Amino acid sequence: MNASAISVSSLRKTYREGTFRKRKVEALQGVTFDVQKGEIFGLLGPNGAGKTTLIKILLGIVRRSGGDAKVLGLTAGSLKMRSHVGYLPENHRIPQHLTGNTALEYYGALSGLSGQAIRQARPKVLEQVGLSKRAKSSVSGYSKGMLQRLGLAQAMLHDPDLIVLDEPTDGVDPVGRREIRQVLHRLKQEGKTVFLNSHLLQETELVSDRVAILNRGRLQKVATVDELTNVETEVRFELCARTEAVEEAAKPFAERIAVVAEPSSAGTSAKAAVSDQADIDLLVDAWRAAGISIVSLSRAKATLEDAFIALIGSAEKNSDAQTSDSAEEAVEIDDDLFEDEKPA
Ligand SMILES: Nc1ncnc2c1ncn2[C@@H]1O[C@H](COP(=O)(O)OP(=O)(O)OP(=O)(O)O)[C@@H](O)[C@H]1O
Repeated sequence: MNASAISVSSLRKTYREGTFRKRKVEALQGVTFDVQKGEIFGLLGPNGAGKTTLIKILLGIVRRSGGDAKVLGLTAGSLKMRSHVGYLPENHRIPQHLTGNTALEYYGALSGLSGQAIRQARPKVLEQVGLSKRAKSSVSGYSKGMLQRLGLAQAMLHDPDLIVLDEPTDGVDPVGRREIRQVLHRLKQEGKTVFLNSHLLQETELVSDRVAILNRGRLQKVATVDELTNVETEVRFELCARTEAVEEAAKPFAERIAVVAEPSSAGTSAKAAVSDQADIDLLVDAWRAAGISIVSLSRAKATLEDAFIALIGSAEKNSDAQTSDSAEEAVEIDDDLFEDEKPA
């Protein structure tokens, strides 16, 4: 049994534009990564990075030019695959004359569910997204956050194993965003996989187990949020001691940890460039052994946004050498896209 919910390998997409479709846009240039079952996975990247193209290939809306893409072990985009995947598109619009209940009937019917199946599944998904009490109200009175949660409910109606969300919290206020995060955490607890495309880095940081960062069609990094944000950071200490005593006690670790100390109202303020918790423990032990009281300690952790900007910034510096005039000719793949739907 394949443990990957999504598996893309050397995935390429070349769009052709202009007169005689001569101009090539290399939207994806050999992207490889896996999403494990049961994780919340964020796809990040600046405008034009290739995120939408990747999602469209996974859902079978756009054909890949090369490489491979599997979803739940099935060929990406195949009918069989789609029955196991829920999708909330960006900027989806729910017709204003519908209620929560009738909207689910409408979308459920569009995706081929029977009336009975919809009526059976509806109470559970409305409960999951916290809209049970508003099920009979017209969506015209829903907030943006409620509309997004109803969108999530339609994506969950057929009890999919994987839910793909395109900018689910875009335009939603902080309260609504928190409610959406809670729904995503609940889905994870139920063992579902969530694949999230969002340009809201703070949101992605709060909800994702791992992220992939795309830039100009290339994968820059796949890592856990902790791995990306636990970079060397600064810790500030307020210490009840003379500055010379603070410096003296930290001296044995000078090669490993840079400490800058100066007098303050408490006695001494010290800034230390640490790599990990062990560095902090060393300093705390040394100062305590020297009889120095630690009044406060605060750690400045990098945010996902810091990590993202650092990664994209360094990629941009190297990118001029890699222009889009690749000599390699991308080949449109038509025949094997829906291979797992062919009769055995
Ligand atoms: N149908 C198309 N025809 C030609 N070029 C396209 C087409 N769709 C996307 N592109 C180009 O492919 C590249 C990747 O676009 P894509 O929409 O996948 O990026 P994105 O990361 O989703 O960007 P955004 O965050 O702005 O939505 C861009 O250069 C874009 O202009």
